[in-house]
Amino acid sequence: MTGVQNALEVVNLTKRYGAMAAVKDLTFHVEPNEILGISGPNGAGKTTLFDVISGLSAASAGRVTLFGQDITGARAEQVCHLGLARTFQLNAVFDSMTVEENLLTAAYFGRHGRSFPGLRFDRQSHADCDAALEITGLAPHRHRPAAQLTVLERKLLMLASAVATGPRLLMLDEPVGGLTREEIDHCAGVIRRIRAERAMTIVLIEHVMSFVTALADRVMVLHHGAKLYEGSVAGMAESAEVVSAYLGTSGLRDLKQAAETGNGGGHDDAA
Ligand SMILES: Nc1ncnc2c1ncn2[C@@H]1O[C@H](COP(=O)(O)OP(=O)(O)OP(=O)(O)O)[C@@H](O)[C@H]1O
Repeated sequence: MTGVQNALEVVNLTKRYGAMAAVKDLTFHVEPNEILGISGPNGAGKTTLFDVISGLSAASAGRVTLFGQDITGARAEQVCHLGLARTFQLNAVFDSMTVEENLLTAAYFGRHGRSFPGLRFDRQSHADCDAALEITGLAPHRHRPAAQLTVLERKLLMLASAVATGPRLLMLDEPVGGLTREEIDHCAGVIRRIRAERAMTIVLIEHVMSFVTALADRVMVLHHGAKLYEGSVAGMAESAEVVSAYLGTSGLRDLKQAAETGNGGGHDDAA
């Protein structure tokens, strides 16, 4: 025992859908202020893992601990109030609301257990909204309806909405899928800033190797719901299992290029 409390501890976690185990007896941890990248082939169980940790679906077995507190079986809003926010692969913003209204809503419900907001959002929600606008660079867009945002701006709004809930642990599900090289670099800069200024711990699922290389301190590769690899990003290239089950020739080339230049291509075999 080192005495240092982990930000996240996942112990022997299993999630079954009928006879199929989407996550199988998985154990890993994330240290405070660390960025853990999670990769793996389509259907490996990455999003299912996020769903179980964040309380969207119940674990079949195992335990999840957030900064020392057992959150196994807690509902999604309870998990959020305890300091864990997540984003989704697909668009998850309120299109009919402005950027600011999206963030005020996230800030309010991210901290309060009530079913209804008061007639006005409270001061804390406004402060959290303003801070999220500032750190993601969305301030110039605060009064635009979300429906009018570009793909990049929507991704940033999802990120800002998660940040506005005041988390200690941020879980990002394919935050740069579908973005251009320049947009990916921009997002990497925003996430780096969030980690530095908020002392945030981050877990991110991503196939784009340049992004993982640029951000992750460590990476875990899942395959058929189990851990195939855990270690440095560069070490993935040395793992025959990872190359065979996930990277393939093109992914290996992208990873090596990303490691050499710090700006390699994406290995995007996601659907
Ligand atoms: N609600 C569900 N009911 C039944 N099976 C499910 C459900 N959600 C996911 N699965 C199955 O669990 C497995 C893992 O899916 P999951 O979406 O977690 O993979 P993933 O690694 O996130 O894939 P991708 O990279 O394509 O997003 C797949 O076989 C999927 O079909």
